[in-house]
Amino acid sequence: MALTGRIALVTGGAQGIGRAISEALLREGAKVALVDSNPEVARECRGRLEEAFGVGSSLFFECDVTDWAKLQEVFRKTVKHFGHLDIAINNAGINNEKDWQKTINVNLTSLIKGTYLALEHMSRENGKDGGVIINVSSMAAFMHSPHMPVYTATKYGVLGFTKAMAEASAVGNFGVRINVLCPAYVDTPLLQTIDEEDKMGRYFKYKEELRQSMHTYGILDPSLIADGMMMIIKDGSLNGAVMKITASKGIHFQNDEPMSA
Ligand SMILES: NC(=O)C1=CN([C@@H]2O[C@H](COP(=O)(O)OP(=O)(O)OC[C@H]3O[C@@H](n4cnc5c(N)ncnc54)[C@H](O)[C@@H]3O)[C@@H](O)[C@H]2O)C=CC1
Ligand SMILES: CC/C=C\C[C@H](O)/C=C/C=C\C=C\C=C\C(=O)[C@@H](O)C/C=C\CCC(=O)O
Repeated sequence: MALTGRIALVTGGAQGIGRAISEALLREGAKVALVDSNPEVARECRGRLEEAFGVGSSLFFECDVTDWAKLQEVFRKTVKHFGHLDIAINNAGINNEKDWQKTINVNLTSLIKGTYLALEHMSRENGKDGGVIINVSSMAAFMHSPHMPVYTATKYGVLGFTKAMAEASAVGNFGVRINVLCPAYVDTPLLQTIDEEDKMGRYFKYKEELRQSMHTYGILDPSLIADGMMMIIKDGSLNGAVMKITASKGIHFQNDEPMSA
């Protein structure tokens, strides 16, 4: 998929991985709707992006993805403003083992809703022209840890949901490629939550073990994750792909064992 004139929507787009992919998309000539619940982060990001890519290249929506009505409005306004939607990246995510139900609501429930909204605006089922969806899971879905059990559960859920939706899209001829991205540790403010007892809850006592795990496996730059997302966006053959990004192996894919009776 060439990106000039393509329209992308990125949740959690104002910081970290979401900002890295938003900048990469803008550099390639796409237009981006950035959805984020943090107005301060979004304001700083907006200033930088408009300075670099011009006013009008991006839209900013202050929206908590758990607010269903607002999320619906954001998708609707994006399509109304730009005319269509080609790329949806469900990236927003948190680590909060204390308010673990919020973690489920942001990382999994709202990602499911974001996937369905993207299909509403892209699927041939609805007379649209197709597109690509990238859902962000984590290597936590392959290397579970005692430090973040609910976060880990949400990322397992994202993995399974996305693989199943990719099959549904193929069977239903949606014309929408649906893929999942599983980064290892990435150098973003999310990692700072290991030092926050109000986020780690009862697992705060394990923080040194978690820090050691980050040291063992390495911490990636967000730009590498954006590179992986770009590969998925540009490779029209990818549907149901599980992209892993680690310090040890870089960008690579999970090869599922063929299912046998
Ligand atoms: N940083 C890491 O080590 C890894 C992160 N991930 C995943 O990547 C995704 C992005 O994470 P990072 O960029 O690292 O985090 P981050 O905390 O740096 O950025 C997340 C962005 O999402 C926004 N956000 C959070 N909750 C939101 C909500 N309810 N509604 C709208 N926006 C919301 C935040 O305001 C922030 O701008 C998450 O799904 C995370 O689980 C996956 C693997 C590794
Ligand atoms: C506070 C939040 C912190 C991190 C969020 C992040 O989503 C969690 C990551 C959890 C685990 C990361 C594991 C990294 C593993 C590697 O880098 C691999 O090199 C390990 C080797 C093989 C894994 C097996 C496989 O590739 O299937």
